[in-house]
Amino acid sequence: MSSPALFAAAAVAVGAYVLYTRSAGATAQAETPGGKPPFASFPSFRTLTLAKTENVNHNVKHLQFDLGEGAGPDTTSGLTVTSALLALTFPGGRWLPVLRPYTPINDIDDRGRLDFLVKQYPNGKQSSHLHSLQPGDRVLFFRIPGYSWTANEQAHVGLVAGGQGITPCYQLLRGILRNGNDRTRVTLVWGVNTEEDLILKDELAALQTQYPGRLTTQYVVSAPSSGTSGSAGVSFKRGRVTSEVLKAAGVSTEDGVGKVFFSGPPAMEKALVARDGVLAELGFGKKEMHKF
Ligand SMILES: Cc1cc2nc3c(=O)[nH]c(=O)nc-3n(C[C@H](O)[C@H](O)[C@H](O)COP(=O)(O)OP(=O)(O)OC[C@H]3O[C@@H](n4cnc5c(N)ncnc54)[C@H](O)[C@@H]3O)c2cc1C
Repeated sequence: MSSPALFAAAAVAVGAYVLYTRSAGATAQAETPGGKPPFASFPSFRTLTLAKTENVNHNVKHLQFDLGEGAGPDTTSGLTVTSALLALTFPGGRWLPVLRPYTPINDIDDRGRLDFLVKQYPNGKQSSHLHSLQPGDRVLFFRIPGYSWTANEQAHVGLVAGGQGITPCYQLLRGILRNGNDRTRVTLVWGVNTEEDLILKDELAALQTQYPGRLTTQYVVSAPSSGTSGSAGVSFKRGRVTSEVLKAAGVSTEDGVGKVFFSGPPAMEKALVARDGVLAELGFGKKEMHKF
C-alpha cells in the first residue's frame, strides 16, 4: 500500500477507534462485539492475544494470535484476500503509537487464529517490539483495505516479491489456488538475500504439487551462502530481479500476464514499479500494476 493511502487508512482506523472508545459503554479493551468474524468490516479493530511464537530463521518469527474473546475456535477472521492489519503498539512505553501493516498468511477460512511472519529490521521499532512479545501479550490490530481480488479477473498474474514482501503475494496466490472457481495462473518471482530468506519455499512447493500447472516460481538470490543453485535443496537464479529475469520467468505482457502485483523494499520498488521502471519496460501500464 502506498504511504499516503496507508496514512489515510491509519487515520480512519485510529479515528474510528477513538470514537468507539469514547462512546458509552466502551471498555478499556475495545473489542468488536459478539462472536462474529472480528475483521469483517472496514474499519474494524481488535486486541489479539499472542498464542505462540517461533523462530523461522535468523530474523523472521512466526507469531500466532488467538482471534480473541467473543470469537470461538470456529470463528474466521472476516478478512478477505488480500487484506492486511495495522498493528498499533507503544514500544518501550512511547507516548506516540507505532503503526505498521502486516499481512496474515492464513487462508480466509482458517478458524480461531491469525498467523504472521514478521521480519525484524535492525532498529526496527515495530518489528523489534513484535519479536519481543511472549505468549499472553496483547496487540491492537486494525483492518486496512487491501486489493480486492475477484476470481478469474485475469487469466495469468505475475507476483513480484522482495524479501519479506512475500506475505501479501503468498496470501493472494493461496487465495487464487484454493478457490475451486478460480482458474488464474500465477507466476511468482521472489528476490531474497540468501537461501535462508526463502521462508515459504516448502509451502510453495506443496502448492505446486497440489495445483499442477497453476503456479510457477522463480527464486532469485543475491548473496547465496551455498554458492550454487540446488545445493541447498532449492533452485534459484543468482543476482537480482531484473528485466531479463522477469522476462525469462514469463512475467511480461507477451506471456499473457494481465496484471503484476509487487511487494518489496523501497529500492526494489523504485527499480521495478517507477514510471520508467522495469515493469513499464515490460509493457505494464499503471493499471496493470498493483503495489501492496
Ligand atoms: C501492505 C504491507 C504488508 C506488510 N506485511 C508484512 C508482513 O507480513 N511481515 C513483515 O515482516 N513485514 C510486513 N510489512 C512491513 C512492515 O509493515 C514494516 O515496514 C516492517 O516491520 C518494519 O517496521 P519497523 O517499525 O520495525 O521498522 P522502522 O522503525 O520503520 O525502520 C527501521 C529500519 O528498517 C528499514 N526498513 C523498514 N521497513 C523495511 C522494509 N520493508 N524493507 C527494507 N528495510 C526496511 C528502515 O529503512 C529503517 O532503516 C508490510 C508492509 C506493507 C506495506
